[in-house]
Amino acid sequence: MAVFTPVSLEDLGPWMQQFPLGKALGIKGIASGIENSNFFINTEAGEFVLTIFENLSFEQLPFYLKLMRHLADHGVLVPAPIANDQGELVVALHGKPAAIVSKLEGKSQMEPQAVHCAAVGNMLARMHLAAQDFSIRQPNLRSLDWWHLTTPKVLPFLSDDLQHLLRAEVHFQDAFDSTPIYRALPNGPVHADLFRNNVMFDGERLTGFFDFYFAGCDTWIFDVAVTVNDWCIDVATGVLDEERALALLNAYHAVRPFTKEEGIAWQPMLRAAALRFWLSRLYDFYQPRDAEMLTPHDPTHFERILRLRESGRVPALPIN
Ligand SMILES: Nc1ncnc2c1ncn2[C@@H]1O[C@H](COP(=O)(O)OP(=O)(O)O)[C@@H](O)[C@H]1O
Ligand SMILES: N[C@@H](CCOP(=O)(O)O)C(=O)O
Repeated sequence: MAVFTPVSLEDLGPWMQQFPLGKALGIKGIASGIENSNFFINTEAGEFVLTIFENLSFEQLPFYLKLMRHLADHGVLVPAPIANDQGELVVALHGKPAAIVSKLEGKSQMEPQAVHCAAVGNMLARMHLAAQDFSIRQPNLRSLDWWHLTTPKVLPFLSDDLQHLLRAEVHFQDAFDSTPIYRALPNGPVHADLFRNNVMFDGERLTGFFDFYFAGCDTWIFDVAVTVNDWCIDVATGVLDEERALALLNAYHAVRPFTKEEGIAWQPMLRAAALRFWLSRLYDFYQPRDAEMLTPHDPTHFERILRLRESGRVPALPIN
């Protein structure tokens, strides 16, 4: 991720005294990612990740951090948030909300094989089930309402053809959202951004999901669609790779069987998942924020995926 709010070791020293991690020994900004300011911090208790939240408020953050804690307590592999001496998980740093979480082992698998996709499908289903009884409810903040708010902000920058594609897809999703099929979809807290760069692997062993800061309550099948649209494609073209898609879907289904309604919603949700990231990438592209380090994401990648999911054949869900 980019560093929007710089933090020095001198800033960190006094602030860290409230955490049970000993002295801060080093801090290093992390250049990947686009939403928050992230740092690896080295302390007397080991290595951790410090995040300064650039868009989320003190009121919104307990949902994400307590969700991570809840998932960790239920055996889902995620970073553990560290509480300060007052038991708080979110504490101000440079006037913004900040949190420290444990550092996961391993690295992201950017060229996944079927075995990695199966591990992700299995853990994703376990995550959905484990989050069912999480008591805080917060909607997915990048869902239909956000699409409606954001579309007019990017339309002026787009060609006629792209304007048409965007308007038509939002219209399609509006219509689908009001169907009985949509209303019957199982839902709960979802990750909503489970891309390859938000999962760690040590070889073929999945060591954790992270970056829960787009999580919210939404349909489980939307979460599966977001995941498949990133893990199970040929990255250059966006075409779905059937072997990897089936590995992920079968592993998910073995833990939490898909419903008949999800089978019907599958293609519309693959489209919704493509629209969601096309729109956010367009917004970030045309309305960039200041950052010390910033790696912009390419909107055309998701424009291509959206067109493919609208017109192409997609592997059916394994429904019993
Ligand atoms: N808990 C963690 N353990 C290990 N590495 C992490 C952890 N959290 C973040 N990172 C590293 O920081 C990078 C950026 O984090 P990310 O949460 O994706 O940023 P952003 O919120 O801006 O999208 C990740 O790609 C990963 O390398
Ligand atoms: N995954 C999204 C952007 C969010 O960035 P992340 O680093 O938090 O995953 C995209 O690829 O557009």
